Amino acid sequence: MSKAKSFNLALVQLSVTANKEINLHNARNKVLQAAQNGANVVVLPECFNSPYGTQHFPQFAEPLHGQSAQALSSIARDANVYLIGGSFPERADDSAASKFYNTCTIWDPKGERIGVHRKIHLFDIDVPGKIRFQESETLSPGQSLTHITTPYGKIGIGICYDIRFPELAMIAARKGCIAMIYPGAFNMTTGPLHWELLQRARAIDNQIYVAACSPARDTGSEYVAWGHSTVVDPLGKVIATTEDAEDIVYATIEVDKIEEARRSIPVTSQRRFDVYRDVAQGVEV
Ligand SMILES: NC(=O)CCC(=O)C(=O)O
Repeated sequence: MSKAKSFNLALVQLSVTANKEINLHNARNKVLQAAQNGANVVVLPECFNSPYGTQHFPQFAEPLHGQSAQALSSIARDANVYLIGGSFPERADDSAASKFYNTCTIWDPKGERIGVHRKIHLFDIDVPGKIRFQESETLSPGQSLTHITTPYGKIGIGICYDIRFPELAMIAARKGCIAMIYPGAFNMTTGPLHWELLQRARAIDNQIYVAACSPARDTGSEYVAWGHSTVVDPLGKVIATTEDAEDIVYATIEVDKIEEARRSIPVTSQRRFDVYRDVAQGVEV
């Protein structure tokens, strides 16, 4: 934590179409624009290169070294930023029996890949009369936590539904991460109910920054994203957000604010691990 320094974060709330080439081109332009406006770390949304739907995942899936990964590498290099590359459907191998994952790749300003996060918790929900979605129809879950190291400090990564599981953020904070960043795509049912609330909860619980980056809303698509990409500070205050249209959300991440929050409301040091166990030790409670 002591090595961390302030930086400018940008969330690209991208319009995602059914055309991969257009999505990659648009992502490139928007990341370059964010960099020109001073961003050091730029985030793309969940499924930034493909429509969000189980039937689309196998068709759009690519290996970790495929077209979209190569595009992200060159975008990060050309923009000279750390790029949290949203997610894309990943094909694990060339076999007919290949598994597919919902995968976030993270790139440094030289275009080197510095992290891979496969969505751990698949979005399988059924809210009667509202929304049924079963990512597990075509995807497999990731098996590991992801914490990337940058000159600004360590950052934890989750993808969308992962935010509902507080353990990820708590473990990240306990391991010294200054922020949790979630490429995500909530919907018109759970978005208004929980999108901001979950981000604020994760931030307050752990006294870290939390950001979530959505695709722009497209009311003509089968899955309509909520939008509202947002950054929350360690006291749980929304410091930057937007509505549902394509946009870039900017925020300065002031690492001192973490220590300030922890000094004022010292829950971090008041934890009673003598009464309950430390989830950061990976102990089953
Ligand atoms: N793409 C997702 O994981 C959606 C998660 C979501 O909408 C939720 O309510 O959770």
